[in-house]
Amino acid sequence: MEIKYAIEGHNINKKYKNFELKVDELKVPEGFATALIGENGAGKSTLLNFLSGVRRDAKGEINYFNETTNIEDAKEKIGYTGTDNYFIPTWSGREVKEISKLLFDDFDEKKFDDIANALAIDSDTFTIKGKSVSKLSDGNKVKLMLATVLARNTRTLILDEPASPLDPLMREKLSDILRSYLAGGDGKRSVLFSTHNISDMESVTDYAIIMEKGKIVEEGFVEDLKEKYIVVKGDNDSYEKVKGHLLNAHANQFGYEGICLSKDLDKLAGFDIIKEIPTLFQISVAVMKQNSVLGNVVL
Ligand SMILES: Nc1ncnc2c1ncn2[C@@H]1O[C@H](COP(=O)(O)OP(=O)(O)OP(=O)(O)O)[C@@H](O)[C@H]1O
Repeated sequence: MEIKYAIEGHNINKKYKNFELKVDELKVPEGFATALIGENGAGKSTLLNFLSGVRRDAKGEINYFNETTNIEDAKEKIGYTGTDNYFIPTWSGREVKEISKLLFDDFDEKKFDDIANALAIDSDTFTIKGKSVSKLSDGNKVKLMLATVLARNTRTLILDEPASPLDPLMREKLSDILRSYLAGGDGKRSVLFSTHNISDMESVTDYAIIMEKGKIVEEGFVEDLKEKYIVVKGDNDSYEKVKGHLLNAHANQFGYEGICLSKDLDKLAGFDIIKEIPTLFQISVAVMKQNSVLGNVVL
């Protein structure tokens, strides 16, 4: 299968006093949902802000849809939601809709109403003297931002932690919505979202990019990553001998469990082990731990 890219970046660099974003090569496959994963402060929002044009002070080149390197030309085709509410706090949902109609030529009012209903956004906010955005719950604020971008005719959604404030049912709904968005695009629509809710969002993750300390440390289609890594379980008798080959291992009174690179499995030959396909969560945690800024705490 020939993969095209919705977004391709080269030598993206931004230095803050205590942090450097340094992404030599970024590829967001077209037609798929890509999850951007990494621990707090890894640089996910900083990267998404540059890709969406919210910030423009990074170095490097970003190519959108293999058509343009100018965010001004691409921004009509991109729907972005951030972690901060970007509406004026005193606006009601009704005003958000009216202003979106003015701002975006492709804003579809009926689609917005349908999405607002489907997401059960607080209906008080759409009445004539509606409840202001500042009084909405965090989950409803995210739903309102999602309804606004989904009501447009975009080619790529860039969503910064859309799942965080949502309840489990809404996360499932969000996954359904993103799948339906991709399915309606004839392979031309793409989604890039950051998330800490890896398990809840795994069903809608085709491609994963894992970042640590401002750099991409692992990436790939989830099905390929699930072949690259493998979960290994066994008895505690052999734990001390195998743990050096495992990336993230825990032992308790019932035995040990860890994850290793499939190519290293031959190093465990002769040990009585059970092998399992890892989840994206297990892979992500193992990769993040290799590169983590976290220290150890003894309690
Ligand atoms: N305007 C700024 N000035 C200085 N440092 C900044 C600025 N914006 C971000 N940073 C720093 O850049 C680093 C990356 O932050 P960023 O918000 O991109 O991380 P993140 O991966 O999105 O984290 P989280 O998962 O906690 O949201 C952090 O150390 C942050 O303090």
